[in-house]
Amino acid sequence: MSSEQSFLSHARYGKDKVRVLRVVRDGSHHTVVEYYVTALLEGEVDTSYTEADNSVIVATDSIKNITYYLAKVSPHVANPERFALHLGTHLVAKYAHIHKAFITIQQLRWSRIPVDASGQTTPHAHSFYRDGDEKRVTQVEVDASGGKGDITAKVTSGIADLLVLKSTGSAFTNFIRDEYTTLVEVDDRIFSTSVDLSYSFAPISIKTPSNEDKLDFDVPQGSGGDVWDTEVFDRARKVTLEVFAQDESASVQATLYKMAQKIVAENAGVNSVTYTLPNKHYIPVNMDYIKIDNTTPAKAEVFMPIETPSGLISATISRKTG
Ligand SMILES: O=c1[nH]c(=O)c2[nH]c(=O)[nH]c2[nH]1
Repeated sequence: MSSEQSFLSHARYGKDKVRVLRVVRDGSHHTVVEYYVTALLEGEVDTSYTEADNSVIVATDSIKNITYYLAKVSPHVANPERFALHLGTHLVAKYAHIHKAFITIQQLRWSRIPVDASGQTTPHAHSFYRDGDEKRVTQVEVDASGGKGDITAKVTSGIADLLVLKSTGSAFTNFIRDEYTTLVEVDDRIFSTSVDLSYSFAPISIKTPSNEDKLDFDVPQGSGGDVWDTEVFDRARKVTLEVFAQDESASVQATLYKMAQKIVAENAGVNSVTYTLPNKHYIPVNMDYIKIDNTTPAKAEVFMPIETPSGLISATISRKTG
């Protein structure tokens, strides 16, 4: 295809799924974090596509090496938001022609093993177990396109793959009935979903690293004062689980809305909340063949988990301004 017909309208590249485990030692008390890191760059790299000019490329292998180096030297490594901001800031500060860095971190769950010690259960100092498939996620966009002295960042964090199920306290009635409707109304059903949550913070300014190696990094203050605390994640997770458990759910939509509203209300630094919730169907098995009632809601005990299809319910709830 000739360049008269097309042009390069967007370019971004980097390393995906850099796996890293970091041990943080405090005497014999250790903390571990395990991450999947994605680090992508934008900037004056067009000629690498259009003219096979590799002289503008920071090799993705180098991006991986920088990720490991920062995991070794960053004092922020144990907090995914801060670590992502530090890595992104380093990348745009180090390379003059790189204007934006997009860092995504997925943190796997290593929880301390509870052990009995002199009659009390206590979390072990350096032994952990994989506590489910759930991930803490953060996506950070570090932007130096306004000049290296004017670095800003946007942070969106959340949860992925948090699988939950409740065996009652969920109904679904009053939906549209027409010639396409086969679903029966139920005042009692199983509600199960795999929570995908993200909450966005207001953009922040980052102090430009002033030292030679561009590793300086001051944690910026979020508008809510609490943006970089793990507390926001902890509160959002608690709200998700508690509202899911305690709501007399009229629908996935209505429960989602209550969760999101509460996260906005409890976290001054959060501007908007997005949930994406599959409705994972469990169908009561019809046992008419053996003359047993397993389908009226109060009698339904044996269910068939349906892998596909699922419903998929998503919404963004934003803080009102003004
Ligand atoms: O909570 C629900 N929301 C829907 O939109 C829907 N649609 C459906 O078939 N079952 C459900 N359940």
